[in-house]
Amino acid sequence: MTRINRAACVGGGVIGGGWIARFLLAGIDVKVFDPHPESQRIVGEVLANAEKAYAMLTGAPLPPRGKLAFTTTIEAAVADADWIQESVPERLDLKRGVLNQIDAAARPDALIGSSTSGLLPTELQRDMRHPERLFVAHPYNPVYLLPLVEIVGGEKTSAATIKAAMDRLVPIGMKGVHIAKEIEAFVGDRLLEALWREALWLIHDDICTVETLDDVIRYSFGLRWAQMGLFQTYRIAGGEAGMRHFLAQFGPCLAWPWTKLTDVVDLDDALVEKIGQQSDEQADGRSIRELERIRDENLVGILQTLKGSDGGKGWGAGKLLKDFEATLWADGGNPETPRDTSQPLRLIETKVSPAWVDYNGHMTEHRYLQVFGDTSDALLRLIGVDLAYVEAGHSYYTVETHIRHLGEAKLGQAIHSTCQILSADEKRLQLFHALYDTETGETIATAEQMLLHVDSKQGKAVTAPAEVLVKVNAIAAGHAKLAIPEGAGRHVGQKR
Ligand SMILES: NC(=O)C1=CN([C@@H]2O[C@H](COP(=O)(O)OP(=O)(O)OC[C@H]3O[C@@H](n4cnc5c(N)ncnc54)[C@H](O)[C@@H]3O)[C@@H](O)[C@H]2O)C=CC1
Ligand SMILES: C[N+](C)(C)CC(=O)CC(=O)[O-]
Repeated sequence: MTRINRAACVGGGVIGGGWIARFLLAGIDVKVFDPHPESQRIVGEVLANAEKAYAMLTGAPLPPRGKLAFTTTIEAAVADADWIQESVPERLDLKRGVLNQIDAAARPDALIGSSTSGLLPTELQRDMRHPERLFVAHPYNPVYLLPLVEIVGGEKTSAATIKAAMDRLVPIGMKGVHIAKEIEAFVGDRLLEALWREALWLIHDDICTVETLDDVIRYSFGLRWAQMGLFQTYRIAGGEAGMRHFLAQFGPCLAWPWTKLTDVVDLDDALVEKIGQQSDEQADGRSIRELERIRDENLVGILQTLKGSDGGKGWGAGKLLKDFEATLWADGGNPETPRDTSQPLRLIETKVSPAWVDYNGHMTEHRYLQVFGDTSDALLRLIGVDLAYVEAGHSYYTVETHIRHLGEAKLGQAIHSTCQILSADEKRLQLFHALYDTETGETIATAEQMLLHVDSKQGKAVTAPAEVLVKVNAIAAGHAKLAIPEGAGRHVGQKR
């Protein structure tokens, strides 16, 4: 996999800050130039949000966070970077000046991406000495959670640059889409701009308030879009005859007066004030940071749901997350790492995600099984039972689980799990997991599990191979010296 080694971010506002967090959390060192006097505070706050979100998003081992440094010149920020991301305000003259400065100071092989929402790359690269390495890398806010990047080349951008840019997004959990022809606002902002323009008319004409308009989106097609987009949603809306019937039925409406898209609303003071006031009322006193936190929690929940969709294979952005986690496990769940077997193995570190919380306000039952299952999976990787092993036709299956609930895990709480091997033979693994509140060290739950080594093609238990048993036995020998944990061997209804 082709990776970014060192990144530079020129501009550290809403979008630059999001890029910085995305790079750092993928383990990449980042140098930042932004003349704003409070840029360190602003970036710090975005990073704190991103770290909270990632802790809820995934239990996979993130690499050690990259190093963050602020510089006083563009030159110092970009000199040794191999990916430079420009995210300065949306003004062609400003962006051109900044990009020319980056171009003059960057390594010749560095890739230069612009976050522009709609300016043409041909315009941006006009005065560059090495225009072939400039491309648009248009992300979506918040960059650390939303994976899409529109990659757009200009007339002078080389095909090699486009390919290199697309490849380098994969290891940071992003999805590049190459837009075939450059066009103002690319694809995403073309669509958003059309909706935005129509929305402004609806407010201007007092058809609805900003809150009603947002409700129309978020209680209906907004929910559909996150998982199927537009065309696939409309295919289904055509009934059994699909898209062709949909086009036949709703095609004529396009010629009816259903939109005002060709006219641009005049954003005069009165309209700005009207929208501003309605937006303040809608926010109901919540700060931008608070709204960001709610947005991030919801996005994490949606991504996790999509990860489990399509029979567990993952769907859309959830499939991307699943694939990203597989690479994190492959990189970070290093089975060769020597482990201290004089105590239970500490295997999963995570935070209680919004999607895990039930009507009682704490982690719901099946999520305990998920965390304990993840703990068993982490142990399996340590003994060499990884995805390649499973694909080759063998695995361990869980045949019994007993969970005890001893405490509560609340939204956002940091938790971790440990695993002790109680017994092991050539087919069986008897495990005792414990889940802790990371801050207080209190035990929240325990689980005892029995796993059987299986030939998954034949569907029957078989002896595990010697290379797996060597690793199992090394851990089991250490754990045999530990006391049997309190709660091991319990069953429902047993007297204390
Ligand atoms: N805000 C959004 O939703 C999205 C914005 N974008 C694009 O990202 C870019 C940045 O937009 P935002 O982050 O929203 O703006 P912003 O106003 O939040 O941040 C811009 C930052 O650039 C800094 N800056 C100004 N002049 C500079 C210079 N000469 N060198 C380095 N830094 C400089 C400012 O101090 C500020 O921190 C724009 O091109 C925008 O179109 C792309 C996707 C979404
Ligand atoms: C409003 N905007 C044009 C800056 C929006 C974007 O570019 C993408 C987004 O995140 O919505």
